[in-house]
Parts: sequence; C-alpha cells; structure tokens
Amino acid sequence: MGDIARQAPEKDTGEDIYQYLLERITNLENRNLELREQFRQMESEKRYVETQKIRYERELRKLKSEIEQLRSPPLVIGTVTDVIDNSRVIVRSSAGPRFLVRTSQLIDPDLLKPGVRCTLNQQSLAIVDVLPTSYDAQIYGMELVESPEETYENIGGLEPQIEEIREAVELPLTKPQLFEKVGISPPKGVLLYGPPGTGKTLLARAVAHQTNAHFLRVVGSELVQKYIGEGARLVRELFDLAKQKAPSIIFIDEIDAIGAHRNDSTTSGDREVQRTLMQLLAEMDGFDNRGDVKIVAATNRIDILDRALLRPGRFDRMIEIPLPDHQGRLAILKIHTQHMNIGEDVNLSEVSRLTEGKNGADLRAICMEAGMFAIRMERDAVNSDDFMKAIDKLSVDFDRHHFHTTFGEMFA
Ligand SMILES: Nc1ncnc2c1ncn2[C@@H]1O[C@H](COP(=O)(O)OP(=O)(O)OP(=O)(O)O)[C@@H](O)[C@H]1O
Repeated sequence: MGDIARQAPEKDTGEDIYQYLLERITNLENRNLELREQFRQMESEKRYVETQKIRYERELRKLKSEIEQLRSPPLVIGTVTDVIDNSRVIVRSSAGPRFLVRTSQLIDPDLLKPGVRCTLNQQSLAIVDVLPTSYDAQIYGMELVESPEETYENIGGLEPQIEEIREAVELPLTKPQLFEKVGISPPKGVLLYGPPGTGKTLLARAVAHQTNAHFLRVVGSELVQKYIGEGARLVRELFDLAKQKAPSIIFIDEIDAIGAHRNDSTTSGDREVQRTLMQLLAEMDGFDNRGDVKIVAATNRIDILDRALLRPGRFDRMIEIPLPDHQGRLAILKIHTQHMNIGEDVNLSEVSRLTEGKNGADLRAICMEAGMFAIRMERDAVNSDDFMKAIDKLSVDFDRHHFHTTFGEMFA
C-alpha cells in the first residue's frame, strides 16, 4: 500500500513523471495479482464451506429422521371382534382388554372383519394397519433365508471358534448317528459372545450354509419392542416355523434384550420381557436336542445375561468371539480385498498393524473406503496411500460417532 500511495516527485521533469507512473503501474499490477490470488483462495474456501454445509445438513436430516423413528410409539396388536359401522370396530388387544376403536380412512372397511388382526396406535388406539391373516414372518422382522451364501472361507481368523461351532451345531445336524452311537446328547443351544462386529452373525450364517439349513434370524430387542404383548407369541411362532422348515438354525441376535438378569419386574415393559424369556426357556426345554433344529444366540453383554439361560439343556455351549489379533485382522483384510484391484505397494500386514483394536466390520469398511479413494482419484488400482487415508477417515468417523453416542447418552 505504502508504495502505491507514494507522493509524486517534486521535480516534474518529463523523465521523472514517466518513471513515477511506470513504477505506480507496476505496483498496481502486482497488487491486482495479489488480490486476485486472495480472491481465488476465498472462492475455494467458500466452496469448501458450502460442501461442508451440505454434508452437515444431510447429517442433520439423517439424525432428525432417526429421532423421529425413535419417538414413534410402538404399535399394539389386536384382533377385530365386532364391526359396528364403517368407522368403528371393537378390537381385543393382545394384552387382553377390549376397546371400541376408530379406523382411519386409509383402511379399506371391507378388510375389517371379525377375526382379522390389526395394529393399533399405542396412545390413540386407532387402527393403523391390517395385518395379513396368513402367517408372514417378515412382518415380525424375522429374517428367513433358505440357505445363506456365506461360507467358512468368508470368515477371517476365528479358526478355533469355527471348529467349535462345527462340533456343536454342524455335526449333530449332518451326522446325528455319531452322537447316538457314543450315547451323548449334542448341545441344544450355542451362545456366541463378544464385542460387536466380530463376525457372530457371519459364523451362524456360514453354519446354516454348510448344513443346507434354513436360517431364521430374530433380534431380541425387536421381539419385545416392535409389537407390544406379542413377544411370547412370536417366540412360539419362531420355533413352530423352524420345526416346519427343518433342518433349520434359529439365530437370536441381541439375546440380552430378552435375557438380561433383573431383580424385580415392576414395569409392564419388564413383564413383557420376562414373559418372552419364559416362553423361550419353555420352548428350549420342550425341545429334542437330537432334532434338526439348532439354536444359536449372540450377545455383546454376556455379563448381564440371566443365569437361567446358561443352564444345561439351554445355551450350554458358549463360544467367545473376540476382537481379531494381528493374524486375524490380516486374514479379514485378505478376504475383503480378494476381489479388489490392489496395487503392489499395498502391504496388508502393515494395514493390520495400524488397525489394532478394530473389528471385522471396521476392516471391511476400511477396504471399501480405500476403494472409494481410488475411485475419487480416477485410478483403477487401490494404493497404499488410499488405505492410510481410509484408516484415518474411519478413525475420525469412529471418534465422532463415539462422541455423539456419549454426548447423546449424557442428555438421554
Ligand atoms: N471375522 C470376520 N471375517 C470376515 N468378515 C468379518 C468378520 N467379522 C466381521 N466381518 C464383517 O463385518 C460384518 C458384520 O459382522 P457381523 O454382523 O457378523 O458381526 P456381529 O458380531 O454379528 O456384530 P453385532 O454384534 O453388531 O451383531 C460382516 O458381514 C463381515 O462383512
């Protein structure tokens, strides 16, 4: 600035004025260049802030819809006992009492006949939906797969655990005569326990694949939270369906949601959980362990499980699925990169060394993210740098998620 504002020379010979103007023009040009550069930088900062804004808006929308979902009350199941007119019917709720309820205009009045099952809003008790009369596993969030595609080769590490589950679940299904000859009963239920994302579901699916069995998966928390008063009935239907589809493997994920130890069941939610657990124990007790239905359950919280579940004849075989060690992580990384175009500079052993404490699900995410970095750079092979960036990104995401969870819990 000082240069530009310099005073004109006192001696105003033509030569001096010419020099002065030339200098001034050069200074102004330099200044112009500087300002242009600053402008370019600010433009790019603006673009960066705009993309950040879009990202945060997207995240906000996602979190809002999650909150919305969490806030929407669970539905009560009922059976229509009487139809008064097009807008009013009498419904017996699954918890027992009968109500005169209104139906929404969205529901075809022809569908509402005595005996039809429907869902009711927990607060207003208005009919929200009509359930199909035929048994439909999917409405209860059950997953039924004829024979899953996962095999033991898709599991990295966990060799001793694979061996154990093969003995406890696969052998009794494929060679029951071995147990008869020796005169011992195979285990009834197998409990897989360990931190999340370590391959418990994967292992159960692989056993079902190996034995050509149907795979029936339910999530403990959904059994008791999705349809109030239905938990025990769902457990009964789950076992009926498993017998009907035998050979089959029932997989109960998050069993701690129904099998947590509690001292007093005072709230109605607790009683619901208790009823569901009692039904599960009853089904397991009335079950022939030489049959061709096997039960596998999984939990991240073995410490809170009710001891009743772990008694002989119930989940009496427990298999720990720990976080992978260096060799385990390397094996998992090899599985998840086997179809990727990996550059020669990638050292998976190094990636494994840098991902201590990560689980199988994280490692899969790192491989995918590394692939995304290569795509963004329009390369067709993934290089070492992509993996390093993916590890950094996943660690940041993990910390952010952890922060949100802890922060959320503080205000819950
Ligand atoms: N040991 C492993 N080998 C290969 N892939 C794995 C392994 N563990 C986890 N994964 C990957 O992570 C995904 C999630 O793992 P999975 O659902 O089996 O974990 P989980 O232990 O059942 O977790 P949760 O307790 O959260 O239900 C799998 O589909 C798989 O792609």
